[in-house]
Amino acid sequence: MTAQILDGKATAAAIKSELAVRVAALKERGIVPGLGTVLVGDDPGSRWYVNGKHRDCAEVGIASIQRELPATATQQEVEAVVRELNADPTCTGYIVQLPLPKGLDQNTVLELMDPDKDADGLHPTSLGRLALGIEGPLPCTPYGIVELLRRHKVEIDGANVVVVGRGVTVGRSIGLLLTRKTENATVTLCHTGTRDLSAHLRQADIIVAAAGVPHLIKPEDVKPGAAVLDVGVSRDENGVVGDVDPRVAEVAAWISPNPGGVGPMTRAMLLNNIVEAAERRAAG
Ligand SMILES: Nc1nc2c(c(=O)[nH]1)N[C@@H](CN(C=O)c1ccc(C(=O)N[C@@H](CCC(=O)O)C(=O)O)cc1)CN2
Repeated sequence: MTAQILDGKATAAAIKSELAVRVAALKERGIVPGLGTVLVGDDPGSRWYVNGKHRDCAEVGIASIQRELPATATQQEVEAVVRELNADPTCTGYIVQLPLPKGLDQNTVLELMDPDKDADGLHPTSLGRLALGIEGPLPCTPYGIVELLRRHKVEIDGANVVVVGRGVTVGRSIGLLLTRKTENATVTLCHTGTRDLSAHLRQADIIVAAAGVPHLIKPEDVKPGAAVLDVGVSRDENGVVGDVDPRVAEVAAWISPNPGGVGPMTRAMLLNNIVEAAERRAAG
């Protein structure tokens, strides 16, 4: 078997075209949605991601508000930018690019954000809303994964999903999304403390690999016919190396490439959160 590709680049492009129509409709009513970003420090990966988010905004007609601080910025300086964006009426929603440089308290910064302007779905209020089933912004990577599966008609209802990695942007929240009645999956969260990772993986209909360990998932870990989503990003001299060994494509029915899979979907769902926030506000 050779796996079919879960093409995140093409799917994100389709979502962006749909969003451009919604943005145009908002503009006809005098509403211009705006995305803010806060980038602290000089990590090249984070800069690339933030620049990509603003390129996407330009593509669909969302206004960009960029704030940058040096790696030496103090907690107070970062918090001052957050307060400024909370108060900025042109900013529909914003993100603080993670991770923040060492020495800064990430959770305090996230908590200071106005939850109604949380474009990432990572504010404690947004995660609480998701847990309680209240409408609100969804975390972009998990949301992107669900949308990628849905648009490729991969069955989520009743599926055994094994997630590897307990980071804040994916592993911590994806179970909340996939176990909603609308998705109806059974989710196991594995991490570095999991005793027999392979045993869990071999039961999975869907694997979400978000550990950041190059080629962690081997063909022998994967049930024939499973869908495998590669979220991990490590780098070597040739560029991005994912969590999934390329030979997994010989066993799985579906595989997301990396790059070109979940990453572009994360960016598309961020834009989606901004458009939804603008539409919610316009509806009063
Ligand atoms: N505030 C946030 N910080 C971080 C998030 C997040 O969702 N919110 N997730 C990641 C980084 N990230 C978005 O910010 C992100 C990662 C990857 C991509 C992407 O398009 N990747 C490309 C490959 C690019 C490369 O060469 O590295 C791809 O997969 O095709 C977009 C966004 C951590 N921080």
